[in-house]
Amino acid sequence: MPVKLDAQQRQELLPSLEGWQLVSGRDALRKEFVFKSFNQAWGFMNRVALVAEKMGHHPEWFNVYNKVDIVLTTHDCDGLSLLDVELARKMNIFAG
Ligand SMILES: C[C@H](O)[C@H](O)[C@H]1CNC2=NC(N)=NC(=O)C2=N1
Repeated sequence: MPVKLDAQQRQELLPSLEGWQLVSGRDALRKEFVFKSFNQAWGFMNRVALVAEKMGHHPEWFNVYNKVDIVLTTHDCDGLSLLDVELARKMNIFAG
């Protein structure tokens, strides 16, 4: 079972996640990725889907054309866990 990030982990880990912001009123992270085309956005979503399934950890996301709006949180602990940090890092790498 995943564990919620403690204060020290939040201080150390969250600032290193480029472009990810805390959501107000919810223990979650959000980032909007903007690509050059729908094809690029879809390719990114495909890659993310494969690792998310492997991790057993899935994003909340919304796609319109070249944009993918993503919220990460861990439903099993009702807040942010290391799984969200790991998935956010992978997404940043995939997006280039
Ligand atoms: C059994 C299964 O692994 C769990 O329900 C997983 C699935 N994907 C998940 N994704 C997210 N974001 N949070 C979870 O707590 C979660 N739990």
